[in-house]
Amino acid sequence: MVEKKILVVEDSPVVLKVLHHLLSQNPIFTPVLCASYKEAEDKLKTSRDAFFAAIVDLNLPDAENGEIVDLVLSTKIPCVVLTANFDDKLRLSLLNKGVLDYITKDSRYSFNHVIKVIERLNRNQGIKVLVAEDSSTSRLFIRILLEQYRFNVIEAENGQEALAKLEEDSEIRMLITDHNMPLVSGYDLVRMLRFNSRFQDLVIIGLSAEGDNALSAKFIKAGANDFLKKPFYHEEFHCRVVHSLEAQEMLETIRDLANVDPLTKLKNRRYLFDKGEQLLRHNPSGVVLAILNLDHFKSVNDTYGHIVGDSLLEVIGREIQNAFQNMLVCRFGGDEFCIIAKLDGQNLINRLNAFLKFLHQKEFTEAKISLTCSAGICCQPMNSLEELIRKADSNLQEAKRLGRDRMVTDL
Ligand SMILES: Nc1nc2c(ncn2[C@@H]2O[C@H](COP(=O)(O)OP(=O)(O)OP(=O)(O)O)[C@@H](O)[C@H]2O)c(=O)[nH]1
Repeated sequence: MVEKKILVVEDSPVVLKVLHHLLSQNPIFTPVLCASYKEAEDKLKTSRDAFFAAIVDLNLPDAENGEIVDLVLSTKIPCVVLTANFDDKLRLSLLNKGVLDYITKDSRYSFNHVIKVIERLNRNQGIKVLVAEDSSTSRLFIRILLEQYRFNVIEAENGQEALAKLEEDSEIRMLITDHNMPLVSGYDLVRMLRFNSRFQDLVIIGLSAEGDNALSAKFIKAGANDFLKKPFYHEEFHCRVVHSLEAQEMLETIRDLANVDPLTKLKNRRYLFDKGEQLLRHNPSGVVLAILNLDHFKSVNDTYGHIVGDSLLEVIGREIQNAFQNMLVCRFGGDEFCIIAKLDGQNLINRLNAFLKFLHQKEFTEAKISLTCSAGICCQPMNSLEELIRKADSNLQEAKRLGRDRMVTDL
């Protein structure tokens, strides 16, 4: 974990204490506290590593007129102002200088707001944003705004180049696109992207020149998350970028929660049906599936109780995931797990054999519980996921009938 130093310049000991406390809650941040301009100047001169961001007060005992902002910005450190003064003119002049945000100390939520801005900066570092815009001046302007917020920026000069960059780089999370571009317009680009399921999670913000009133609705109907009319004010730009990104992140968190089993943290049955069908649709002949069921698990619960039973399921889930890396491993339900992969059947059989042997030899949890497992495998080409599961399940029943701690396959 790379530690990130946050410079905090504030003459009130109480505010310093609160910010120190809030920043320290995130282990990645190391607050460096200064009570005056002079102290901050010394820290900036002598510090060996760069500061990740700065939180500053405007009125310091030795610099009462916001001089600290110029000092911090001259070192290219992202700067957030936390102040008791609310002055709209001052706020505008600070934002124009390049301050990220201007937050007034009017409630205890102000402090949480500052921390949120710093945490957002930290998350932005890993986020790739593609800017599609034919005017090099506008492209540079948007790049500067995004880089202030520490986004990782990539550029495209027209819609076609943007499409090619998105196709080749699956890490691009956001597209900011102008409409009037040669080859492929911004609107057509959005339509093409939203027709492709690969780009469903891409956050898209459309841009257009003033006077084109119908375009905002067209962009949004085509699937853009938001829209901005040029010229825009950079505070609005940042708010819209961050809001769209956070809405998408929340959607993804909810979707992840819906696809994950809370006990083992493995993917769940719902995810298996979703992804398994997709896997089969591409090429049904190479897909193999195994169902694993723990033997006599009821007696574990009866003997040691459900809490121990739960931790055993967690441990076994981890072991299965380790043993079958690069395959889709799910908790199918209860004490049953499922593995699906595009793989040579014999390869899966060999790995399952090794896993059953490993289980047989080990003891698990503090209670040193011995456990075995039975498995049914289907390696034959099937037309649907349901058929694959039915065949594997019937082989699993056969493995149980033959005495457990074994596998039955159709190879
Ligand atoms: N602790 C715990 N137990 C669970 C959970 N889900 C299912 N079980 C238990 O797993 C046991 C499964 O038992 P059975 O299906 O009867 O089979 P078994 O005892 O494993 O025996 P065989 O499968 O026939 O070898 C039941 O006692 C369930 O209560 C869970 O999330 N936590």
